[in-house]
Order: sequence, then structure tokens, then C-alpha cells
Amino acid sequence: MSMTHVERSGDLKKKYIVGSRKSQLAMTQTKQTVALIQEKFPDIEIEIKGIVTKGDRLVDVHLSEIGGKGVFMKQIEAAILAGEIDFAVHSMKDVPSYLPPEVTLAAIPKRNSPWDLLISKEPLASLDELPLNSIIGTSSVRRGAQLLAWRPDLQLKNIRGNIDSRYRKLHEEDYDAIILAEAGLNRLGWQDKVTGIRLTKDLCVPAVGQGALGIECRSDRQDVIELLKAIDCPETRKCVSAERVFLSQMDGSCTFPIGAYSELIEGKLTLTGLLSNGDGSIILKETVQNENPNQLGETTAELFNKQGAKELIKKFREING
Ligand SMILES: NCc1[nH]cc(CCC(=O)O)c1CC(=O)O
Repeated sequence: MSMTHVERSGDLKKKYIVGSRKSQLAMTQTKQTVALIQEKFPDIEIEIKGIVTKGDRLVDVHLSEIGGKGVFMKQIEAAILAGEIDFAVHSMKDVPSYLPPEVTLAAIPKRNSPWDLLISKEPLASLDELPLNSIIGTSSVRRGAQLLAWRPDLQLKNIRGNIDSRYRKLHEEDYDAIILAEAGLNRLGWQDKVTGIRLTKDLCVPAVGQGALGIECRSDRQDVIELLKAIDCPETRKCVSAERVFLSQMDGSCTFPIGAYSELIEGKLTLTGLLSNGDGSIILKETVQNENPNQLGETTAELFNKQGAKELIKKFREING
């Protein structure tokens, strides 16, 4: 007897509950993930349960004041651990580099675009046309530092809220351009509604995990792990693992300007890491190859440490609190 997914699903339960934040992006990517699973397991029912997190309720408070980026995940993780939900879909870039052993990322599906887009109020044919002293909406120190390294004249202005409200603020408030992740726009199906100029890794190294999703479940739930394995993309997992090892070796958080992007170049696992200070006047950027994701992340981190990465991070924290 052949071991197909359909036959193995005999061991699986009939119904699973996936938890999701209620934002449009979270719901959309959860639904898209459910559809992927159901392509493989048509007989299983998956119910989506909405969860309101602290980070969603306090939209106008800076994230650092309510516990950093992890706030979106903690409550969802608690629901997984309590058995209230069976699994949850996260944007990998919002997943901390350390996860407790009680949970696991059972699937990392094929990555969407890893790049950031510069979306300007007035259409631009190229980045060079961005007027002098333009006001750029971004709360990301990673995006801000790399933009300033390229164009020190640009004025950075904080912007928060979901993709929808940030796009609205571009037109209603005093911004010349904003930066958004292309993956989020793609997932919402806004490719045609919102056009921007793609910032590739020469200009703006993306956040660790950007464009990838991670599906989290309890480490002791073999049935859920089995289900999710069907939508895992081993290549994306390798690349994202290398990026996350690099991040964890640097410090493990992303409260300073850090980016990493890993891809296969002519079959070779390659990682570009980036570290900067707040105004982009210091940029450490290295590209390393190694077939082992852990070693790749570690050797890249060692290279950065030899160049004073730890001191750079420490200094950034002193200045930025
Ligand atoms: N920081 C919020 C966030 N988390 C995930 C995405 C979408 C992109 C992705 O999944 O990597 C976004 C929006 C953005 O950065 O513009």
C-alpha cells in the first residue's frame, strides 16, 4: 500500500482550529494557508478563530511601549499552549528568533516576495526622481537607516497601523512616500492597486524572514505536525533558518537596524547580512556562502562581530533608549 497523504489522513482528526489575529492581512494569510492545507487534505475541516491581541488594540502606541513586536505572537502562542487552537499562521518577520521548546514551526511554506517597496504619492519612473528632502513614512529603523545611507537628505517620519491605514495616511497626511513589504500587498491582492519601486538588497536588505510565513503548533501534537508538513517548503525553511541564526547570534531582537536575506544562488545557499547605526552613516554588509544554514548564520555573525557589531548595537541602544 502506498503512503499518500490521503491515506495517512486516516490518522488525522476531522477538524482543526487555526487561530488568527483579526487584521485583514492576518486573516487573509490564514485563509490562504488553510486553502493550501485543504488542497492536500480535502476531507479535513479547518475552523478559523479570531483572536484580538494587545498589539492590535493599541494601534497608535509605539510597539516598543507595549512589549515590542512579540506582543502579536504571545497571546496566540498562549492559545496554542492551552490547546484552544491547534495552530496559527505568522509572518516570519514577526516571529522572535527564540521559540520555547513547547512549540514548533511545523511549516514554512514557499516564500512570497522578500522585498520592500517605496510607494510614492506622486508616481515616479525611478528612485532617482524622488525629490530632495522628501518625507518618508516608516517606523522601521532597518528601512530608515538604509534609506539614509543612500540619500541622507530624506526626512524620516514615523507611521503605524496596518497596511491599509498606512496607505491611507500616504494620501491624507504629510508623506511623500512610504515603505511597505511587497509580500503583504501581494497577499492582499493589491498588486495592481498599489504600485511602488522595488528596493532590492543592494539598497535595502529585508527583515529576517520577510515574505515568509511560519505555521506554529505544539511540539507534542504529532497529528498537527503531520498535517502541516504537507505545505512546508524545504528551500524556504533553509534560507529563513540561516537568517534567523544570524539574527539570534547578533542579539535575537530587531530593535536595531538589522536585516538579512538568504537565497540559493546557482544552487549555493547564500546570506547577505546588514547592520547599521540609526542614521545610516555606518553600514556593515557582507555576503557569505555555506551549504549548512546554521553554519551560514553563525559564520556571517562572526564576520560582523569581528567588525564591531556588538559595539554598534550597544551604541544604538544607548542613543535610542
Ligand atoms: N511589520 C508588519 C508586517 N509583518 C508582516 C508584513 C507583511 C510582509 C511579510 O509577511 O513579510 C508586515 C507589513 C510590512 O512590513 O509592510
